[in-house]
Amino acid sequence: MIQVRGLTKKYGAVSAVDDLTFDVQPGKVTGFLGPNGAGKSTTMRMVLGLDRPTSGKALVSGRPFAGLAEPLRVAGALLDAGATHPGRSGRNHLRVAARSNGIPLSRVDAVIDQVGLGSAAGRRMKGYSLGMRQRLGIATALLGDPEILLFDEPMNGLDLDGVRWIRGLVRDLAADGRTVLLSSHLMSEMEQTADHLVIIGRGRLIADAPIAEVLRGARAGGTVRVRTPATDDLAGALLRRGLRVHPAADGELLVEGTTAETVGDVALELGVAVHRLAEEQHSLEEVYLDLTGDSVQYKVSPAAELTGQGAR
Ligand SMILES: Nc1ncnc2c1ncn2[C@@H]1O[C@H](COP(=O)(O)OP(=O)(O)OP(=O)(O)O)[C@@H](O)[C@H]1O
Repeated sequence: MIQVRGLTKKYGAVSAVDDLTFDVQPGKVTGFLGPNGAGKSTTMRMVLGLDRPTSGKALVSGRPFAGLAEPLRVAGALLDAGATHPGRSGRNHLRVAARSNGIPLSRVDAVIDQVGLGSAAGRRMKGYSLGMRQRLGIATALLGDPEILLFDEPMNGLDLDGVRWIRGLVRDLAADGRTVLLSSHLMSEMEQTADHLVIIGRGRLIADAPIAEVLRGARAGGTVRVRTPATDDLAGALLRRGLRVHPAADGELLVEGTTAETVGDVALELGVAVHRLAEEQHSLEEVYLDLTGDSVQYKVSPAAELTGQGAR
């Protein structure tokens, strides 16, 4: 388990991380989301003892990471896949990491197999593709067979096969009972991979809940689609309730800011038949944009967006 308590990091006047408190539970994939500059990497670095908090604390398995005797056996991380010794082979890189952390060398070939690095393990890292570097970074994180894993944007730049492989790997690690914290800007991937979400914006906590709850919370004030032979009558009754109603192109009605129960009750009171009644599913992308809209730091101005001049 990872415990973050009142964690704060200031760089001069900038609060990169601002009084964050949350737990990352074992046996689940916890997605760590937030706009660019929200403080995700800084939080992960503090959890791993690479940055010192201005105040508050982060504990891994109940202890500060910096105080652990054999840290790689407790927590493994992929933060930045850039190779440090490009002239070294992947296998040698793993051997050095194993030796300096008291990990048996037999683990080196085990993790090379686990990440599918294969014969590339004997080649110099400077010839590695981005996908190979990511696999090697993940192999390093897995080397000490740790209970806790932190992956910062592991899917960045990977092709579809690589993305699917990472999805399977993190799901398996969580199914094994490990604690997995995963940051990614790929919302559709996160929707398929995470069990729980921690969402931050400008260093502060926005949401900490199971993914189903985050999506359901958004749906409570969502849009309902209804098909009835008495379109005008039902639309009139819903409007009289103060609800916003729009006709959909297929002749159905879209009712905003309500639930299927309310629309069904109005139809029942009116005595009209309902042939279809469904709450529109919101994607994680929509919910995320809604939740973080106020904390985006680098926004395209509306004028720039219209003319296609905005920075991406
Ligand atoms: N070493 C540093 N010195 C000064 N400011 C920093 C430093 N590291 C991070 N920051 C600032 O702290 C804030 C949080 O940055 P961080 O990299 O943690 O965000 P992030 O959520 O990981 O962003 P991204 O999604 O873009 O990777 C940003 O405003 C960033 O400019």
